[in-house]
Amino acid sequence: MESFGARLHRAMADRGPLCVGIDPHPALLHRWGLTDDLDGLARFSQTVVDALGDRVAVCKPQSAFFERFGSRGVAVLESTIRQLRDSGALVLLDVKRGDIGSTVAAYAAAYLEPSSSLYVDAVTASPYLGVGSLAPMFETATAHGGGVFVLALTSNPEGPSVQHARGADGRTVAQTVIDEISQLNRGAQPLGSFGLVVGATIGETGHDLSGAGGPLLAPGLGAQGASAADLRTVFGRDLSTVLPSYSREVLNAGPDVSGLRSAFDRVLADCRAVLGSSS
Ligand SMILES: O=c1ccn([C@@H]2O[C@H](COP(=O)(O)O)[C@@H](O)[C@H]2O)c(=O)[nH]1
Repeated sequence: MESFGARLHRAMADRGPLCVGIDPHPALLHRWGLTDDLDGLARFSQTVVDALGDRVAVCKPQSAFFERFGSRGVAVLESTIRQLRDSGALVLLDVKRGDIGSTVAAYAAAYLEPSSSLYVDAVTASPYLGVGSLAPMFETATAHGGGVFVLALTSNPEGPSVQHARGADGRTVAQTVIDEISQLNRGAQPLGSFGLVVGATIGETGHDLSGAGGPLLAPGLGAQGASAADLRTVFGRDLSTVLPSYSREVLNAGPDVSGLRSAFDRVLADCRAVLGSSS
């Protein structure tokens, strides 16, 4: 079975190094002239699939915006995931799950087992119960060609108070996460299946990402203030595996399909200018 890392590497080469989020904020539904209800949620998601499903390498639905409508919102998420996969985009579900290992096994079954209605190519996970507690996700992902993106240096201003804290060996919490994920990716070619989330907003922090071996998901671009040029500052020499992620910056251009596609083309060009067209 082809690994997630290999599939992602190909998708980024074929479609460009870009992830676009589906974040149906109430304000965006309003801006698009939609109602803040299930109907608005379904129309919003369908429009993004129609506009970008056949061209974006990775699409990242934000689970929270579907969950807020309860089980029927989750049903819209299920249908959106299916349509995205059918249109050839890899689906990274942003759910940031994490718990004790036996519970993580249930999350793994929910998102990374092909028999699940919420089955996706990859999920985001929180390592703050220890990276080792995520082992059931790593195992299930490996068994089925899936991926896991673990939070390391998040884009929000509150992140550093936890992530920059140092342990007894002098490493920061984030560096410990980075090093443990690097171990999991060791030897994987052309790209490991275990990614790290590193915000484009964080500036130069001195963390060593050179051995990560997997994709580096970079949110925080656009609406949170970072620009593609900031990727150089944050990632330095490690740009070749960076997967920039935009949500509102692209979604603000809707509901016209042509507007969404133009915004997609623009941010992809910005990213290519920094990352190089071969990445
Ligand atoms: O460190 C992180 C991790 C995840 N996110 C998520 O990405 C999108 C960002 O949306 P924008 O509209 O592009 O700001 C959102 O779903 C966050 O939950 C992040 O921002 N930072």
